[in-house]
Amino acid sequence: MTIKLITIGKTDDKNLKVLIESYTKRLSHYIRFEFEIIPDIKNVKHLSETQQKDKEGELILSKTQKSDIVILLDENGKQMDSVAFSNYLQKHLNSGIKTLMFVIGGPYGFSEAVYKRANGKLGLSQMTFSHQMVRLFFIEQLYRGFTILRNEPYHHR
Ligand SMILES: C[S@@+](CC[C@H](N)C(=O)[O-])C[C@H]1O[C@@H](n2cnc3c(N)ncnc32)[C@H](O)[C@@H]1O
Repeated sequence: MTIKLITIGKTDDKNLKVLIESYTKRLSHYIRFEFEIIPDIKNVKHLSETQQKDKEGELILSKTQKSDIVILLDENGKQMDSVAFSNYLQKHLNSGIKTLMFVIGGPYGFSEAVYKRANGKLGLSQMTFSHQMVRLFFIEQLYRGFTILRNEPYHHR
């Protein structure tokens, strides 16, 4: 199985970038992991929030294949602790699917079309994080999840 993480917009913050790269590297020892950044939409000043979400949504949907399981990172999504998340990953590994895709929305979240396509929603907290920070938090949780599955001493229960 491949895990893909799709996000919108580059991170300019060097410290954040370094941490994301570090966890991406660690994670890739456990699973094929692809992290894709969709470039920011140009001339957003002329767009309403809904128009921006729709345009971002089209780009997100263009990255999906019919067979992908698409899970949106969303503050209203289902929340679970890290052990439950590791079991969730194992369930998908066992299911024989080719690609498990997670998506982080843009600054205003997701378009209706993206919600419609999604197979599920996952919440990290009821608090709202910036779309930049969520990348790091989520990649760390993926890494943590695999160390739990391997019984490695990263996660302390
Ligand atoms: C700034 S937030 C957008 C907030 C917007 N109010 C919304 O309706 O989604 C940008 C993206 O970060 C992600 N995000 C932010 N907080 C999150 C949380 N607590 N759990 C999961 N994802 C989160 C989501 O993918 C969201 O689309």
